Amino acid sequence: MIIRADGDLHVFAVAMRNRFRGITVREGILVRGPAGWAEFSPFLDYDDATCVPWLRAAREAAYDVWPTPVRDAVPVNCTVPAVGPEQAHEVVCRSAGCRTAKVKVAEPGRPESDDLARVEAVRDALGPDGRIRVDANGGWDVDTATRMITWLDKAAGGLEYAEQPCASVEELAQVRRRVDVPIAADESIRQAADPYRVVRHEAADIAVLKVQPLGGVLSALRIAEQIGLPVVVSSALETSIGIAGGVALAAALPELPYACGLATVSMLTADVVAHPLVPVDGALPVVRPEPDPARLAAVAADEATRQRWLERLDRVEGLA
Ligand SMILES: O=C(O)CCC(=O)C1=CC=C[C@@H](O)[C@@H]1C(=O)O
Ligand SMILES: [Mg+2]
Repeated sequence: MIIRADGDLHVFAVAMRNRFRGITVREGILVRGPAGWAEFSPFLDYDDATCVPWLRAAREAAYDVWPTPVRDAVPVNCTVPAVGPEQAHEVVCRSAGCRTAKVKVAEPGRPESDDLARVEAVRDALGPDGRIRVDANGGWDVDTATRMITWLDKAAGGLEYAEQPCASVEELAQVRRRVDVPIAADESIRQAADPYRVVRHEAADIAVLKVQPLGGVLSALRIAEQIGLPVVVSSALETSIGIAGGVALAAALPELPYACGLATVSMLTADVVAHPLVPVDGALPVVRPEPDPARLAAVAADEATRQRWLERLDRVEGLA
């Protein structure tokens, strides 16, 4: 199935408000299929084989039916990039009622004191009853993770969980045995050949699931059903078109005990729909917005970028 056959295809390029895990511009393809609009936006550093599940997710959005929602709103966290304490404070205060904050930590080249100050600022902004989770993106070794999680737990006045403190499943399992804070697995699921390895190794308390890297809403839902852990649905920093897939997954889960990491549209400097999927009172509505032609035109990539993405799509379609 060739994704561009049935509909319009747009290549977009949008600057991020803040650098986030080394990313300053988000690029990708938006395409309309018979079932609706789809987003294909694997990160630029991914090789073609890694992009295959991302393409499956886009094909699903374009051609298939998403599962029936069991709720009409999805509670979300605000996402605090590795910024200074003043800016971290501001992100939380402008988060439209989010009572949970996810704070990026372990940014390469930054001192540990930055992470502690950021988390303290987030607690100050949230007040005592908000929840704080941290995400290290696998940036620590076991000893550093053990120490930092203990310190951050103190600085936060209690952490909800620590996401992907170390890179490997074995390390996650060791850290999990050493600290009291629950451990969430993200890269250990979305970049793994076997997403259930974390469970066999007793390496995580929570599964973070993302629709594009896991091959679509239905395949992520299958993992959620089989993994036996509470699930947090998180974004891959998409426009509102891609975020709608995450919302569809979160809306279909029988249980949703944690706020989801889907409030990331505001991290982009522009979106493609008239009513972006941004939180109201800390939750996203369960809707599937369509692009607005003027907004699509405003974020159109230049010709060289467009060609690069069409070639990438061709190559990935050749593999899928
Ligand atoms: O979970 C969130 O609050 C927002 C999404 C988010 O943090 C991420 C999206 C995409 C890439 C990742 O580096 C990052 C993550 O690691 O969870
Ligand atoms: Mg993560």
